[in-house]
Amino acid sequence: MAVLKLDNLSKRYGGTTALKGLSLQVEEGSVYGLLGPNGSGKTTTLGLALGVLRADAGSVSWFGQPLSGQTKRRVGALLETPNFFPYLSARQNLLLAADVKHADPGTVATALDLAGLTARQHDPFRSFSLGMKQRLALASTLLGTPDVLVLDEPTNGLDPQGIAEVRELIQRLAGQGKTILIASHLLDEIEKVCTHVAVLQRGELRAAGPVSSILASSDRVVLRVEPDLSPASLLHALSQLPWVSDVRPETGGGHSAALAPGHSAAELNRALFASGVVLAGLEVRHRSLEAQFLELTK
Ligand SMILES: Nc1ncnc2c1ncn2[C@@H]1O[C@H](COP(=O)(O)OP(=O)(O)OP(=O)(O)O)[C@@H](O)[C@H]1O
Repeated sequence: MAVLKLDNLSKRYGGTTALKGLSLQVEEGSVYGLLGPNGSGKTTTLGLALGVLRADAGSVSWFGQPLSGQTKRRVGALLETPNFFPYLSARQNLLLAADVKHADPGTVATALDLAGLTARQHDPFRSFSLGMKQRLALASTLLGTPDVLVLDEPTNGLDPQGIAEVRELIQRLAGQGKTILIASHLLDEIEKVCTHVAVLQRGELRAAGPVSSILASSDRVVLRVEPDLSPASLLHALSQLPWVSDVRPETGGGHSAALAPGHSAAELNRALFASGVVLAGLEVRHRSLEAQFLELTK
């Protein structure tokens, strides 16, 4: 079931186009990453999804319905750092937050527990580490037991310890079946915590799908046949292999192709040989995740 559906969303701020015809769908139980460099439209997308901003065109639906007070209650959001009171305890701060949100105060204890803060609940907020402060911010999104969490750059400004704590918490929440939408400019973060990703660049969607297929560290191979042979038989043989894609001529001669994860260059060599194509050269190019991300957003 689609928890969130964005259909052809566009948004301009004066002369700046922040989002151009963005469509995407977040399925129940997924951890969906919105990945893109600064200014690519991630925060705008979250703002439109949550109804904090108004779209110039397009539509948003949650649980198959337009955004309403009722659908909003099923979504916990962390768009900017909440203002907690430094001298109040974690628990007192969450009780206040529950009051402001009209959320059941009975959900405070569970939120503290999920965030791993039960043992420190009576300590003042000011005594917390950066990671604990952010975990408390995440706990406040859990008040009222929403089905979905929307988080904008949840590890921004944290030290490495805090980053690790917050990522672990996000994974724990995902393990509990929450659907989570996260905006981040960190490839590493998306790769570590997300099941799905949409790559945004200058307000446009560049790619979307399961992290394993969009950001898979798949290899490319460069293939050469003897110069006096036509590449037609090679191209034909490649087209017959479902695990080979994106065949392109190389500037230095020969062709390159992408191998689906789990398939090797040796396997390709054998398959081509079996179909009568003898290679004069076969070279593997390992592509890093960064290289793929840069390629997507270049
Ligand atoms: N209130 C605003 N007024 C004018 N321009 C804006 C406003 N908010 C965002 N923009 C512009 O819209 C574009 C998209 O911004 P947005 O904040 O959605 O991107 P982002 O990917 O979340 O980046 P960042 O991580 O830096 O927040 C940028 O060019 C930004 O400068």
